[in-house]
Amino acid sequence: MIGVILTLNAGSSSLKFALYGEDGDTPLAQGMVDRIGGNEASLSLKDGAGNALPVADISPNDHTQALAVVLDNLRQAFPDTELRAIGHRVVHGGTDYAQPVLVDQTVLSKLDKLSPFAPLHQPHNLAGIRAAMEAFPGVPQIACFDTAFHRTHPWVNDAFALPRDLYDRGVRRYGFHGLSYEYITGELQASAPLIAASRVVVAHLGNGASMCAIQNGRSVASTMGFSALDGLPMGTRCGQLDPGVLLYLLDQEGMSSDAIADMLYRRSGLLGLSGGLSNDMRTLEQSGTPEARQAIEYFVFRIQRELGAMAAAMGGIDGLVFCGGIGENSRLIRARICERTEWMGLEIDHARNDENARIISSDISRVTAMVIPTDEGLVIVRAARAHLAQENAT
Ligand SMILES: Nc1ncnc2c1ncn2[C@@H]1O[C@H](COP(=O)(O)OP(=O)(O)O)[C@@H](O)[C@H]1O
Ligand SMILES: CC(=O)OP(=O)(O)O
Ligand SMILES: [Mg+2]
Repeated sequence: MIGVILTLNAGSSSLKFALYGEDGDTPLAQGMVDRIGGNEASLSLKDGAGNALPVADISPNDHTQALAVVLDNLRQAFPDTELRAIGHRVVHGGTDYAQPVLVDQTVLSKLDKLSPFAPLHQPHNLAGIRAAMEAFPGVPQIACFDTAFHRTHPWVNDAFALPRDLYDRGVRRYGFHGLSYEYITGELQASAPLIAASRVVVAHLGNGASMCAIQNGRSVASTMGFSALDGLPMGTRCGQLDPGVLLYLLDQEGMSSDAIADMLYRRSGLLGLSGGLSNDMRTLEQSGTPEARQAIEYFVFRIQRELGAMAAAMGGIDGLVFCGGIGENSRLIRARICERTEWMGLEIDHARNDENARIISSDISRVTAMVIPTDEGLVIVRAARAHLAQENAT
């Protein structure tokens, strides 16, 4: 029997997973169940080299069923394995959790209380944990938090200019995508220690997108704040928005808070700006309609603006790292952003950018621009392995 660790990242309609051995950075398998609850639910499963593995037909109605489907298919593909731990991505750790934690009922009830702070992420994360606890009662479940990396940021980046009691009630700028930032920080420390010790902005540009100012390995500021809506425009989320717009929609247009939440989380961002064409950057790049071009233009402009703000929060910038599906793959978006960052001392090398090189700035560029594929699953599995090692030691 080979000991294995499963990592889960439960989104609102998807369940991403990876299966790791007891050591090594490459998963044995990874994949995702998509469109959970819909008619077109699908499961993709790949081995460590990225080759598709055969999967059985599925139609999960919820996350518990989706997990059962994943486990069935993994058992088929890897019959001689024994599950040692399950690591979970949990979006919100509130003010309590700055480190991964072994989940028990007390932890779960604390995390439940944070669901209103991240209504479209947290309940699904916790449903994933509950489903896993039910399926594997004795197996340790380790929660790893997107907010944890940002607990170091200073008070001025933690507070809103609202009456102080709201801060005490948890209305703060938490910041998200922390597992991705932690991975990138570790990669920089290993491969580019001088840059890691300086002032770096990491742009996590995926379907959800944010940027983080990281000084000497610590989060100083981030574009996401109280919720995963703030900051950059995303696939379907609005990004930074004047709160007056919300008051107008509530009071003048008579929209319910549910309808507003649906619009801000699911119908805005690139999808909304492109006139409903797509939330997918590939589609927008290929389309060329005026609305698609404007959506791209808006995305790049807001990144350019926020990049200035992130650099200002650190008194300057020495490195810029791109990651996430767009950051890792879109030459066009990286080139456009870098071209508008020349004033900060960044000179792009277009040939390097075109070949998706790790360093895409020129040799004389003062700011080093890099592309580093992120790996949130690896951060989670490392936390689970650390827990198992500690358990073995005691
Ligand atoms: N070659 C590419 N060119 C442009 N955009 C790309 C490319 N590959 C992936 N993307 C974009 O990356 C985004 C998805 O990012 P990803 O990090 O996978 O999302 P998630 O937040 O769901 O994990 C989509 O907008 C997709 O179009
Ligand atoms: C916190 C967040 O926005 O996560 P995702 O990008 O996975 O939706
Ligand atoms: Mg993501």
